[in-house]
Amino acid sequence: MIEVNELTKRYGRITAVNGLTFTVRPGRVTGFLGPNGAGKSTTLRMILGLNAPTGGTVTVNGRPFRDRPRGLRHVGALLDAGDVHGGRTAAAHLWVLARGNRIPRGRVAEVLAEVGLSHAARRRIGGFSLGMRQRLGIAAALLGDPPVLMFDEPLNGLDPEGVQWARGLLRRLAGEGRTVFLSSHLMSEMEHTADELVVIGRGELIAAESLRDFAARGARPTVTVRTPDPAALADILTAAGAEVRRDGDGLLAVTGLPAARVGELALDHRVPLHDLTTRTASLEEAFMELTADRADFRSGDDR
Ligand SMILES: Nc1ncnc2c1ncn2[C@@H]1O[C@H](COP(=O)(O)OP(=O)(O)OP(=O)(O)O)[C@@H](O)[C@H]1O
Repeated sequence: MIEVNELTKRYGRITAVNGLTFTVRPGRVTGFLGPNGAGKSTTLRMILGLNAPTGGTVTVNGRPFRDRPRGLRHVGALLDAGDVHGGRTAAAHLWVLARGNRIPRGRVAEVLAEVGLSHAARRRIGGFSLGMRQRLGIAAALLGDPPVLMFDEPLNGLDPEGVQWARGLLRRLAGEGRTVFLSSHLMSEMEHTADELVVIGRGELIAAESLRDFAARGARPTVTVRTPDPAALADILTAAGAEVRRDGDGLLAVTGLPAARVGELALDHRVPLHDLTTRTASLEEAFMELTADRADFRSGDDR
């Protein structure tokens, strides 16, 4: 279990993480989601004891991670796939890590096979593609067979087959009862991967709940209706308690009433309908809506 309590990190005048509190539980894949610059990497680094918090605490299975000798047996992490010695071979890179953490040398071949890199074991990392580096980083995280795994943007640079593979792996690791925590700035990456979500924006917690609850909260269905008399229908629906937005060309976007009720009201008032559709916002839209005022970088923003 990862327990983050009132965690804060300031860099001079910049507050990267502001009073974050959440828990990551074992047996599930937890997605750590937020727009660029939200503070995800900074939080992951504090969990690993690589950055000192300005305030608050974080423990992994009850203890600060820094206090653990042979750390790779407790937490496996992939933070930056580029942060490797390019002149080393994949196998040599893993041997060095294994030796430093008293992990049997035999694990190196096992984890290379696990990530599909056996054929590249004796190749220099400098010649690896981004996807291969990601796989190597995942292999390093798995080396100590740890109960807690953390990955910063692990799907970055993987091709569609690689993404499928990584998803399957993450799910399997959680299925084995491990704590699996991975960051992303894309909801679409989490949609088919995570069970739980921790969503942050500008260093602050926006949501910590199951993916299902998050989806239900953000996605109010919208009924789209087309009519030759939009003004009349808008008045009727507003009077019935709906929120109505006129989208031009006879189109109304209606929230707060189900499609059946919209159709019945139109019939009662003899307003013809040419189209009636229900649309549920995608998870991506729910995420965008929730983080809209807490994204650091937005198109058209001239700050
Ligand atoms: N060493 C540092 N010195 C100064 N500011 C920093 C430092 N590290 C991070 N920051 C700032 O802290 C904020 C959070 O950055 P962080 O990298 O944690 O965000 P992120 O959510 O991981 O973003 P991304 O999705 O773009 O990787 C940003 O405003 C960033 O500029």
